[in-house]
Amino acid sequence: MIYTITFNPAIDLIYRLQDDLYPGQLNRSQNEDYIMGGKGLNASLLLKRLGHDTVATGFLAGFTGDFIKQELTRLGIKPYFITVEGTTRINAKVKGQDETEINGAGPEIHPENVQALIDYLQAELTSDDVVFLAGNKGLGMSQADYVAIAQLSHQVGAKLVLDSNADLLTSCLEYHPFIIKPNQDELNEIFDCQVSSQSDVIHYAKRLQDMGAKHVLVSLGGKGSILVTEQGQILAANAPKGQVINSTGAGDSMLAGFIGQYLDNGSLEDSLRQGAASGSATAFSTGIAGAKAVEQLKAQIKITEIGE
Ligand SMILES: Nc1ncnc2c1ncn2[C@@H]1O[C@H](COP(=O)(O)OP(=O)(O)OP(=O)(O)O)[C@@H](O)[C@H]1O
Ligand SMILES: O=P(O)(O)OC[C@@]1(O)O[C@H](CO)[C@@H](O)[C@@H]1O
Repeated sequence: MIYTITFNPAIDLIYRLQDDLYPGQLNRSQNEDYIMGGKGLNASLLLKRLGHDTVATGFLAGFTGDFIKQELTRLGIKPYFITVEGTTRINAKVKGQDETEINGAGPEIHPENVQALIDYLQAELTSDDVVFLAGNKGLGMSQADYVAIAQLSHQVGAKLVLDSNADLLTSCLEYHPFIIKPNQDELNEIFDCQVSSQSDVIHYAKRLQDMGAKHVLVSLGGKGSILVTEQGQILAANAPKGQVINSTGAGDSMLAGFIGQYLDNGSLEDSLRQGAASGSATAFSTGIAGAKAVEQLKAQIKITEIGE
């Protein structure tokens, strides 16, 4: 089973402005969408659409948490959420000339809430499982709480799929995640550098492997992605051209599409192709992409092996 963990889920409230965002003024949106969000939940949805069941876990609270539970039921995704006090956050994604995001803090997570989640995972996880750990920790959670999940996954021999911010990501590397997916900004932050070329990406991806990661997939937005495999192979995928409608969740879709294909046939090249198609398909969709859009884009993904 694939367990996706979202400590701080959200309703993504997409505002579409006619023109641009003017701070300090009344801005009116032309229309808006309310979409279940949070990195693990986005992954669960993409995987469901590609035919993989997941258990979505984490913390939910209040009326917004109820909306997410209803959405999960409607979408056929199995939820196991710990209910906490307060209100699950609403993240504003404002589409003007650029995309401006305001992500909420979310409800306070107490040590007993974390313990309840760890107890559940301890009882459920086996070495056949995948743990998809993505996004920020919840308010009040410590870095150690986050790392404890990575450690538990490692101890039981489950595959850890990791996509989190620089500090959390680097603290989990000693538990040998199966795959991590930093983007260019995260590489810059982790290594205090300015990645500007393909060889920089490869160099820093290898350093992340030295620190414990197995496969490293670096996503480069509209410039595609580069996979450095555990075996030392370097594969690049292009990003097809298309109309970007909403890039929120493109990275989650990429990683989910990758792992879905890997579980299907174990081919890293096919996994990169499906990951790249899933990321772009979501960027070209209103919410998380559907299976048809992913399938159609696969034909446009070219995988190139890069020699050293
Ligand atoms: N503008 C785009 N055009 C085509 N493909 C895109 C575009 N943006 C993203 N993608 C695809 O999605 C993948 C992941 O996108 P990106 O690098 O933006 O992830 P991210 O920074 O983790 O994003 P997010 O946090 O919004 O999910 C890219 O590697 C690419 O394959
Ligand atoms: O605040 P976090 O947990 O870092 O990110 C949350 C979030 O921006 O990530 C997803 C896209 O990747 C959105 O659905 C969601 O709003």
